[in-house]
Amino acid sequence: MSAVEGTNYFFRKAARIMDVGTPIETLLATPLREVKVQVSIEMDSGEIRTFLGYRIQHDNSRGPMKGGLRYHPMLDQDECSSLASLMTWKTAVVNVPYGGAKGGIACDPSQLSLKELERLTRKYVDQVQDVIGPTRDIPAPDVNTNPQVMAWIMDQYSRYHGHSPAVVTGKPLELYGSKGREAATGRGLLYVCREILRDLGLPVKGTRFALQGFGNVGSHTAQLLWEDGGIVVAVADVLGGVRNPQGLDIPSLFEHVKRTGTVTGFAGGSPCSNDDVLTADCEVLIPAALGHVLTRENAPAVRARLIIEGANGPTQPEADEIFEKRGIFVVPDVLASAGGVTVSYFEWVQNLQHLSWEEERVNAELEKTMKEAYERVAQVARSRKVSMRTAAYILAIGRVGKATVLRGI
Ligand SMILES: NC(=O)C1=CN([C@@H]2O[C@H](COP(=O)(O)OP(=O)(O)OC[C@H]3O[C@@H](n4cnc5c(N)ncnc54)[C@H](OP(=O)(O)O)[C@@H]3O)[C@@H](O)[C@H]2O)C=CC1
Ligand SMILES: O=C(O)CCC(=O)C(=O)O
Repeated sequence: MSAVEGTNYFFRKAARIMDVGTPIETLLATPLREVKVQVSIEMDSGEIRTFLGYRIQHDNSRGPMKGGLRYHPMLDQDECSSLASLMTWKTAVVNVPYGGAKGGIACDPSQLSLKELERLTRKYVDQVQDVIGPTRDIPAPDVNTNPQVMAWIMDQYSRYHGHSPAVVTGKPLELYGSKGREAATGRGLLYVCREILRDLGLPVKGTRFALQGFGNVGSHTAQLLWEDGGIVVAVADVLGGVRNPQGLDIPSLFEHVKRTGTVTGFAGGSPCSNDDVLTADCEVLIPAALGHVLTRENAPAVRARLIIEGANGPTQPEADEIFEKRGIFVVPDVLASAGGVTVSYFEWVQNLQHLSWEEERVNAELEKTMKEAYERVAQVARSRKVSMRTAAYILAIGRVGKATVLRGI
């Protein structure tokens, strides 16, 4: 099953419960625009290399399209299309006034110098600047992109269109970024985690967590859970993992990662593989790396009671069915990982108004948004007797579908 078929499987399951009908179902599943561009640059060596760039714009019925940019060797049109549609449903679940998009460049940034990365980013913007914009489509960070990349995007876009901080979010604080954006996805996940654990009768304090991914989402989530008294028993990055059934000391792990660039080799735990983390003995599993990692093959071995999806699309449909049968709760990506786009929305609002919010305000508004979204999804799940994932899609399809029909087709 392709990535987009996987996302559409979840979408269609909900759409059929809602009985939206084939014409609207097809309309909502079909991306508005798929852009694939040549991104050719001169390498430091003088060699010319050509990369492929993508921007898939899925839906704009509720507002400008929104979603991150990923730099990864395995990125392709199918993956971007799946991620773009997830953004449509995610922005609708948290009710921020956006549609969905996603994009990036198929490249391995670890093999590029900083100057090459800058040239690549600027060239990508040259190629897509006429389809993005503060009222059209607003990129943001995703895997292997960061505030520096967002700063280059802002600068390059502004060369064409005049000073435009609101064209991109996740920027550095010195360049109109929002306080709280860096940690926002992890913080949003924490707020949702507190809600569901309360409903399951478990406090965060003393609960055992395993996380796959220790980048923006995974590392902030681990830190915040640790601050809440959670016991992080295993983490992994692309090179491998580390586990400690007594709990990893997260501040020391951060020191280690700062020194070595990886969680592997951390003396406060024993080594494990990055897949071992998915089946670690814990109450809560948080995939926070790439998609499609929970499969028909490993789902029966998952030991967690609860899976909170920090990554986009970590659970394949067959694994999702297995978790449902096994009574393992899954808090879906479109809810659990929505903290990032929520604070991106706050950043965009601040940029449009030329002002800056204090971090306390950002975090308080984020908490309110995440709690409301959780409550709405939980209500639909209870009343329709469906999983949290199907409930989230029902909520989102209702909002996107109504906006589409009201605007006129
Ligand atoms: N950034 C954001 O605001 C949001 C991100 N997401 C999603 O969260 C996920 C992570 O994104 P983000 O944290 O931004 O990305 P980062 O690039 O900051 O971090 C990705 C992390 O995943 C690790 N990783 C990559 N491949 C594997 C693997 N095979 N096994 C274990 N770990 C692996 C990386 O390891 P290494 O560092 O060693 O390469 C790194 O620790 C993605 O699915 C993304 O779409 C969702 C919502 C918002
Ligand atoms: O912050 C944003 O606009 C998008 C974040 C993102 O790409 C995601 O939620 O997957």
